[in-house]
Amino acid sequence: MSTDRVWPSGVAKVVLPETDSTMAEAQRRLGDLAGPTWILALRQTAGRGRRGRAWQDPQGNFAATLIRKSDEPPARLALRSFVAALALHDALADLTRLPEAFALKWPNDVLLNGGKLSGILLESHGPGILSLGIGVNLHSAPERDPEAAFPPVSLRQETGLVIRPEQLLDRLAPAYETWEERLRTYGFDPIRTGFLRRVARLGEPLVARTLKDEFHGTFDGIDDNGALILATAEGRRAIPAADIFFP
Ligand SMILES: O=C(O)CCCC[C@@H]1SC[C@@H]2NC(=O)N[C@@H]21
Repeated sequence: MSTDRVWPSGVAKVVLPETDSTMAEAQRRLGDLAGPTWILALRQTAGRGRRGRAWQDPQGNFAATLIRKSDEPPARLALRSFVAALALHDALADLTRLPEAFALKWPNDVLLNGGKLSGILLESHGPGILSLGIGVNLHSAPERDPEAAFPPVSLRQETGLVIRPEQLLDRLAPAYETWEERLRTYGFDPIRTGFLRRVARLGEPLVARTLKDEFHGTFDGIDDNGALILATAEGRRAIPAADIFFP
């Protein structure tokens, strides 16, 4: 059984006790949605991560997908990755009152005390249709994937704080609309500025691993499309997609 509610912003929410993946759920419900909708699942049995990895989702953790339709081109839609990361950072900082404990890691992870607290996955389910999936280890961290750049951590284990998934969604959804409105009104500049204020290791050495290559350099910001700028021995290089490691 699902509960459907609509916030004053007009954004709807659906809460499910269990589903395979909120990304799959969003895709299945696409034809029925009247407008932007958050789908929150209290348990996922087949969560999806970036690059085809599985996302483990122990009970008590946050798993939700925001689905929106828009007439913007794909590169512009993809900037919502940063909108979502900023909104999540702000919602967590606000709920915990521990803003200094959180940092962003390019492109969109939230770190807590240096460990990976959350992951964000973007999928397009047709032209102009964007699903933004957000997973947060509120209650417990999954086992460490040996290939992962950062150890997973949970909010409860790191801070002792217990935050329920619905509580987080009720902060996250309005925070998302605030950053979305900034992007629509002023373009990417305030998003980039907000991101760089919260990001870890700006100006410090990084390793960026793409599917084919590994680049070493200094983290020098992000460009207009959100690509990572790395200052390398060969010059500045824009990297659109990579896994980031801190040496
Ligand atoms: O690999 C990552 O860092 C991204 C993980 C994204 C996980 C979330 S949980 C909610 C939504 N549903 C999924 O199946 N995946 C995303």
